[in-house]
Amino acid sequence: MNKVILVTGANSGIGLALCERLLSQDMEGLQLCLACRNMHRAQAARSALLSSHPTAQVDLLQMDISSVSSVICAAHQVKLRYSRLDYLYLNAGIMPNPQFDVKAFFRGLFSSNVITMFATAEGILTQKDSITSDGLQEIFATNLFGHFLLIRELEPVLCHAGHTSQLIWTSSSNAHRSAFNLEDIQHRRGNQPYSSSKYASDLLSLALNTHYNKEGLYSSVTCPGFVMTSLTYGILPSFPAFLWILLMPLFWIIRIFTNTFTLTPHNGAEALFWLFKQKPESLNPQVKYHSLTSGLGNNYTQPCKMDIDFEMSEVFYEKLLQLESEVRKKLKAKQQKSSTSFSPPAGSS
Ligand SMILES: NC(=O)C1=CN([C@@H]2O[C@H](COP(=O)(O)OP(=O)(O)OC[C@H]3O[C@@H](n4cnc5c(N)ncnc54)[C@H](OP(=O)(O)O)[C@@H]3O)[C@@H](O)[C@H]2O)C=CC1
Ligand SMILES: CC(C)CCC[C@@H](C)[C@H]1CC[C@H]2C3=C(CC[C@]12C)[C@@]1(C)CCC(=O)C[C@@H]1CC3
Repeated sequence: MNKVILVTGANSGIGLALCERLLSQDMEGLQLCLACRNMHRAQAARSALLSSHPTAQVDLLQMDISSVSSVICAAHQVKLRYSRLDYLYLNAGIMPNPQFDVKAFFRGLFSSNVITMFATAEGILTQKDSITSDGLQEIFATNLFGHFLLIRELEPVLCHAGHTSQLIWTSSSNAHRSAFNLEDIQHRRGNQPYSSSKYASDLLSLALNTHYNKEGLYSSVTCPGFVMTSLTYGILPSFPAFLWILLMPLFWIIRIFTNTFTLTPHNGAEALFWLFKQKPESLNPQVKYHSLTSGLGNNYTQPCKMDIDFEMSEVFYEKLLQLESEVRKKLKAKQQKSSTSFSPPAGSS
């Protein structure tokens, strides 16, 4: 039987590099499904994968993970196409309107915290969030809630008696407990919505293991390190991409001190790829699997205990279930309203 793998945010960066790595190791037994919001970019990614692996099975799925109706519609398509999903990579993510605090960066450079700053960006990065048409905070909707809804919708193809399936999240070293508040799970009030959303994914992964392991579904969290992708290029908008490339020698030097500077999407996908080869029952639900690259350029995966606890993950899970039922009700009401406004006037045939 082919292994069916769905990857969100597969048309670029770490998601695309992961697809390339999966096909390079085992092209025959894999059925890849690239879930992307933009079908032109999705087609380009598919063509790139097929040019190096001409006989690979690569399907496309249109899905805007930040939109409730789009996720439900895409999940419906998946259930029609596949009887089972073996791997679901929850990778799509955004960091819109990043604000880089130059002063804090220079202060950090000359402090004892310099390595932590380069590894986690703690204290030097904030973002400005916006609201989606569903009334959700955009970063929360994209990085976390859309994926949660997708898992819930895909339950019938993820949970099969006598068979295991894996959920693999692309989290971040920027996931800080201090940025997350159970009373404000969407981070409406703070200025670190990205960090909050990534911490939320760490909590959710733990809760999913609590609730779904008995049904054969396992969840793990990864951190790709600092990777040069369109997400990171956006952090210094006045800095064109070629200047980032010019900084590469400096980044290689920093890598000697912190192995978190994985830099290329191929390296960043290391832990995501490593998890593909593991037995899910052998994984620890309380650790994050980090992609790391040594000063000599060797990739490896290292587990690190997360700053999370069961109680908090359970409260968060309950809140997500409640939000899920609210957004479903809203969607139903919206659909009913639009169907009545389009119904033909009484008496017309
Ligand atoms: N780069 C880094 O240093 C790090 C990245 N990460 C995480 O890695 C993941 C991948 O990011 P990365 O590869 O760096 O960045 P990219 O911007 O290259 O990739 C992000 C992917 O997510 C997709 N995406 C964004 N919004 C949506 C949406 N609403 N619906 C569907 N797809 C969407 C993008 O599609 P489109 O092309 O249409 O925008 C793109 O394919 C993210 O979750 C990010 O937070 C974590 C730690 C470090
Ligand atoms: C010489 C300077 C121009 C160097 C600037 C470096 C910073 C821009 C980066 C140092 C640590 C990086 C980092 C991220 C973004 C870029 C840095 C702040 C992330 C926040 C990207 C997204 C993540 O999920 C985690 C990364 C942590 C490290």
